[in-house]
Amino acid sequence: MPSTSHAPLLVVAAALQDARGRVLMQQRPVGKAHGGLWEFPGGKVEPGETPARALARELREELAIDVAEDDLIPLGFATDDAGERCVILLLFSCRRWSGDPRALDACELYWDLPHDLTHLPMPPLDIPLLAQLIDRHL
Ligand SMILES: Nc1nc2c([nH]c(=O)n2[C@H]2C[C@H](O)[C@@H](COP(=O)(O)OP(=O)(O)OP(=O)(O)O)O2)c(=O)[nH]1
Repeated sequence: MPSTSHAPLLVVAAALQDARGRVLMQQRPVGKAHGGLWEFPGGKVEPGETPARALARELREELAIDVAEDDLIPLGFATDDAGERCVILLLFSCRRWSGDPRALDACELYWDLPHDLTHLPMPPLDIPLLAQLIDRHL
């Protein structure tokens, strides 16, 4: 049975959906972990933060948008316990924000309907989360 001395790494991400149902993906910078791959925007939960507060902070830092925590709706999660530290990625749906998303951290932003995003190369945990989004017809 796999075991680790570290607490799981908790990561949060958002499926931002516009009025046409398109979802925003961002491309990670080359040189970082999973560089060049397309992910749901988000990041690590810092000590003392709730998941929703962490995600609102990450969306402000990465995209320059403001999101109310009440507008972040839990959608699903995925885990990876193959490495030294288990990673848990929580996905939230978000249909309301203020500001126009800008790529402050990512190389590029891309909007499309969920089933048209499956061709993008993605980090391992974003793949099943996109599948959950598609299955739920969101
Ligand atoms: N989105 C996503 N993140 C993953 C996966 N697997 C995995 O270990 N992670 C980790 C990588 C990062 O440590 C973390 C994502 O947080 P982040 O976006 O803030 O990470 P980062 O590399 O930009 O780190 P930092 O510069 O802020 O320190 O989750 C995955 O499949 N998808």
